[in-house]
Amino acid sequence: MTIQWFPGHMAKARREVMEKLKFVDIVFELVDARLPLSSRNPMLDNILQSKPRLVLLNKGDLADTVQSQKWKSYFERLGYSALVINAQENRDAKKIVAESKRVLAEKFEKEKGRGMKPRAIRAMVIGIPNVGKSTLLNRLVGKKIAQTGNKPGVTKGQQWLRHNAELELLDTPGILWPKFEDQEVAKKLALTGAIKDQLLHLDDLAIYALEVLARFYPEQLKERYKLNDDDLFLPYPELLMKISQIRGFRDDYDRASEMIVNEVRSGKLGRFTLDNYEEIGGRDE
Ligand SMILES: Nc1nc2c(ncn2[C@@H]2O[C@H](COP(=O)(O)OP(=O)(O)OP(=O)(O)O)[C@@H](O)[C@H]2O)c(=O)[nH]1
Repeated sequence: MTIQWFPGHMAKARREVMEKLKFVDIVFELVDARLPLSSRNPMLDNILQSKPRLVLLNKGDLADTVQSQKWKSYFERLGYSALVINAQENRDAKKIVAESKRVLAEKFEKEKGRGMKPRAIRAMVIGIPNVGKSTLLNRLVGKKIAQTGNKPGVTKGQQWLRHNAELELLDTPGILWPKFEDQEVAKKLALTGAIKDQLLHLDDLAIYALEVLARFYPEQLKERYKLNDDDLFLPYPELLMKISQIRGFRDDYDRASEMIVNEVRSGKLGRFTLDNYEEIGGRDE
């Protein structure tokens, strides 16, 4: 789904998330593990305030594993719980439930102390477009998909999906906008497929991909396009021309660019992380 974010839409999205927050114990903030900072919503801290949060670095299967661990620790240092996941995997759904229980243990203990009946944890999924919110919801709810009906005190029409006796989820995830006004961030979002292609030229994106890969993942780049060491020192437009020739596209650079971008997105160039922890990780700590 592609959303054009105008100020009115942003205000509406923000309002909708704030409305729903009242009904949940915990928020699952989904970020893309390949861009753990760039795929966050810039106003989320302000929106969520002190609501318990589990940061889920999704698409962990496509990201650089060493970088993912560093980013996980980064979020933990900020005071959140964090897990690197693949929303398509059942075992990760189990980890999410276990971690949510741990985060909320004290709250639930207190409720018990006040004589309240045991109940399921209530959660909602939040993230920017295409980060994997629906995939995670489907995975968590699985085949036993069941709408548990309205709860007392919940806005009319609010539906809950049941994972098991331990976890219930709001049926619609919160969709928030990314920080696309920053050009560098916009390129990263486009390269991972989070924002529309038309906003950026494919050749600019392909050159950006080559730049990042040559710098941080040179072996993966060499292997995929059968390049030699010297090729990596070529100016990037020339490297694009070279790859175009190697792939038999001659001087059809548009076609070569499209191929590179598609292959990067689908993981054919191997795992990579575009928000390099060493470069930008400490910025807001
Ligand atoms: N490799 C990989 N792909 C994933 C993962 N999670 C989701 N995807 C894919 O990412 C794409 C987007 O997933 P969705 O679940 O539709 O994302 P969404 O956040 O609900 O998207 P919007 O409806 O646009 O807000 C789909 O093609 C999914 O198959 C993951 O952990 N690993």
